[in-house]
Amino acid sequence: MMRTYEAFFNQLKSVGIQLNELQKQAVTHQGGPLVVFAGPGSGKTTVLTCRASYLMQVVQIEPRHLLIVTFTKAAAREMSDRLASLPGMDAIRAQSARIGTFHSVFLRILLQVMGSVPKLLEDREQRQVLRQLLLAAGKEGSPEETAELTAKIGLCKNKLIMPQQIRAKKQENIEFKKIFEQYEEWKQEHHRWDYDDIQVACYRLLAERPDVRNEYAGRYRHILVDEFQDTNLVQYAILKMLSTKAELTLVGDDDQSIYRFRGAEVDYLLSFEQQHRATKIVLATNYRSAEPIIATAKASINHNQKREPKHYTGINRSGERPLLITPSDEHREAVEIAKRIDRMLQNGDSSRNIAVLYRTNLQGQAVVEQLALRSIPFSLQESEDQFYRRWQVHDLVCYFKLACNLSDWDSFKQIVNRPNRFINETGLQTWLVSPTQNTDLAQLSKSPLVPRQPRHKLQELTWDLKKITGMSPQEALRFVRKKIGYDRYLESFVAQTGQNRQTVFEPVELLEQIVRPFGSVADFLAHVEKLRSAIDQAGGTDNGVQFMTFHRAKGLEFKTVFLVGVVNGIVPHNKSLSAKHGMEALEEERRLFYVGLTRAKDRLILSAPKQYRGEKVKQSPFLKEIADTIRLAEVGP
Ligand SMILES: Nc1ncnc2c1ncn2[C@@H]1O[C@H](COP(=O)(O)OP(=O)(O)OP(=O)(O)O)[C@@H](O)[C@H]1O
Repeated sequence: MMRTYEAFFNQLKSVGIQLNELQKQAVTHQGGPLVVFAGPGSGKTTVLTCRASYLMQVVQIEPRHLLIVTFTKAAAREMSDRLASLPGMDAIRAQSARIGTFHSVFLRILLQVMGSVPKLLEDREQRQVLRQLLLAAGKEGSPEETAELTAKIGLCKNKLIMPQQIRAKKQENIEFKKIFEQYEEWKQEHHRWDYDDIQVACYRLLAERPDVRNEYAGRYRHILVDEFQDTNLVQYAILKMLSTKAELTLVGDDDQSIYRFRGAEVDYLLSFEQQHRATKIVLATNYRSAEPIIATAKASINHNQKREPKHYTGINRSGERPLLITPSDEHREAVEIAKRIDRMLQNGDSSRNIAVLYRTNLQGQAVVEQLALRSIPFSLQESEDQFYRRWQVHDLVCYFKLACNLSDWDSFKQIVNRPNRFINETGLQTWLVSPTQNTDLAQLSKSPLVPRQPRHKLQELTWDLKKITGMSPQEALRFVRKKIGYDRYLESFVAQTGQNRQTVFEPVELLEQIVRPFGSVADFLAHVEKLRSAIDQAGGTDNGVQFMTFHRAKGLEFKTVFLVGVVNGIVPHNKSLSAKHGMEALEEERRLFYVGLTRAKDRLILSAPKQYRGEKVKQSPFLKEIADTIRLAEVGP
C-alpha cells in the first residue's frame, strides 16, 4: 500500500523510531548519489534500513529493484530482520529485496549467468595447497609463512593484481610471483576457486561481457551499501558497473575503517562526494552511548592524525565513567569479570546484552572458562578457533588424559615424541598392533617386543605420568613443561620453523592460568569435557554473553562491554606494528580500539592485567591517551 511521507514517519514514530531531521533527509533523499558520513552510533545503519522501507513504501520501488550490501552475513540477517519489523513491512517483502554481502551478491550473479562455479576451497584447504607449494619451493611452509602468503595473495586479488601483472625485480617478489602463478594453475587444474576468486570472476564477467553488464546495471534502481569505509578496489569497481543506472546510497565512517590490511580503501568514502557530485549528509548525534563513553571514545580517536574531523554529540544520557580494572594476571581478570557479569545477571540484566571483546582470538578464553564454571550462558563467534584445538593445548591435555588412563593410545601417540624420545613411529605401530597383550603403557614399557632404548624411554614416561596423577593440574603442567621437557620441544619447534616464540608459547601460558582453579587433573579434564559440549551448543547462536574480537564487533552494540587484555603488545598488536607502515599501522590499531569502545551503550569496563601470558606487561599506550576520561578500580591480587 502506498504511504505518504507523513504517514511513513508517523508510523515509524508510533513504534518508537523518531528520526532527526538529518536522518529524515537521508531516508528520503532523491535525485543522485548520496553519502552519509558519520561517527559511531549515529544511526547510519538505521537510516539505511528506514530508507529501504521508505523506497518500497513511499517511492514504490519494487523490492527486487533494491540491493542492500552489508559487511557480514550476520549483518545481512540483522538488516533483513530489522527491515521486516518496520511498520508496513513484512518478512516476504523484506526478503524480496536483495540483501547480502558483496561476496554473496557477486556469487549470485555468477551462478545466474554461468549456472555453476568451481567448488570453493575452504580456508584450511587453501592453506594446505599453499603450504605444499611453499615446501616444493624449498621453503619451510610454517603456519606463519603460509598465513602470510595467503594474506598477500588475497590482498593482490582484492586490488585486482594477478601474477602476470606483477613486475618483480627483488628476489622475494620473484618468488612470490612464481608461487602465486603455481597456485592459480593448481586451482585451474583442480577446478577449484578460493573465496576471493568470486570477486575477481564477477569483475571479469561484468567487465568483459557488455550484455551481462547492461542486464545487471538495469536490474537495480537503488543500491545501498553499509560500512562503505571498508570497501576494496574490486568491490568498488563492480559496484560502479552495477550502479550506472541505479542510485547509490553509501554510509560509512573513516574512523571505523579496520580492514585496510585486506585492501580496504577508505579514500573511496572520502572522495565519493566530489567524484560523483553526490549529496553528503553528516549525522551528528550519537544515540548509542552514555556521555562518558562518548568522551572516552573521542579522547582516543582524536590521537589519529589521518582522519576527517567530525563533530558529534550524545543525547545527554548520563552514565558512569568507563572503568579500568588492573588485575594481577589474566586468571584474576577472568574471575573478576565473571563475578561482575554474575552480579549483573542477578540484577536482572540479560546475558546477551553483555559482550566481552578483545584484540586477538584467544583472549576471551579465560573468561569463557569462568562463565562455564558458573553455568552462565555464552556465545562464541570464532568457534573455528577454539582454544582446545590449538595443537599445544591438545598435546598437554593428552598428557593429562594419558596420566589418568595409561591405555589411552590416541593420547599416547600424540605426545610420544613431544619432546623427542626418538621412538620410531613404524616400530610403535608394530608394538601397538596387539593391544590385548599391551593393555596399557606400563605393560608396553616392559614388553620384550620393544627394543631396550625406547623401552627405557617409555618406562621413564610411565613413571613421570604416575607422578602427575597426584599433582594439582598447575603442578602437573609445570612438570610436563619443565621436567618432562615439553618446553624444550616448543623451543626446538620455534628454532626449526622460525615461528614467533610468543605465538607458539601463548596458548600454553594461557593454559597455566586456566588450570589454576582445579584441584586435580581429573577435575580439570571433566571441566574440559563440559566446556566442549557447552561450546558446541553455543556455537553460532547469539544467546548468552557474547564473545568476539574487535573486528567482529563492528556494527554491533551492547548494553555492557568488557574490553579484556588491554595491554601493551596486544592493543596495539605487536605483529601489526612490525608491518611496514609504522604510523598507518598504529592508527589502524587505534581505530580498532575505537570500534571496541564505541560498542558500549551504558557500561564500559576495560581490563589491563599486570601480568599477561606469564610475563609482566605494561598497560596499553592507548589507555594513557584516555586516562583523563576513565576511573580506576584496583582489585586484589
Ligand atoms: N533518531 C533516533 N532516535 C533514537 N535512537 C536512534 C535514532 N537513530 C538511531 N538510533 C539508535 O542508535 C543506535 C545506533 O544506531 P546504528 O546502529 O544505526 O548506528 P551506526 O551509525 O550504524 O553505528 P556504528 O557505525 O557504530 O555501527 C541504535 O540502537 C539505534 O536504534
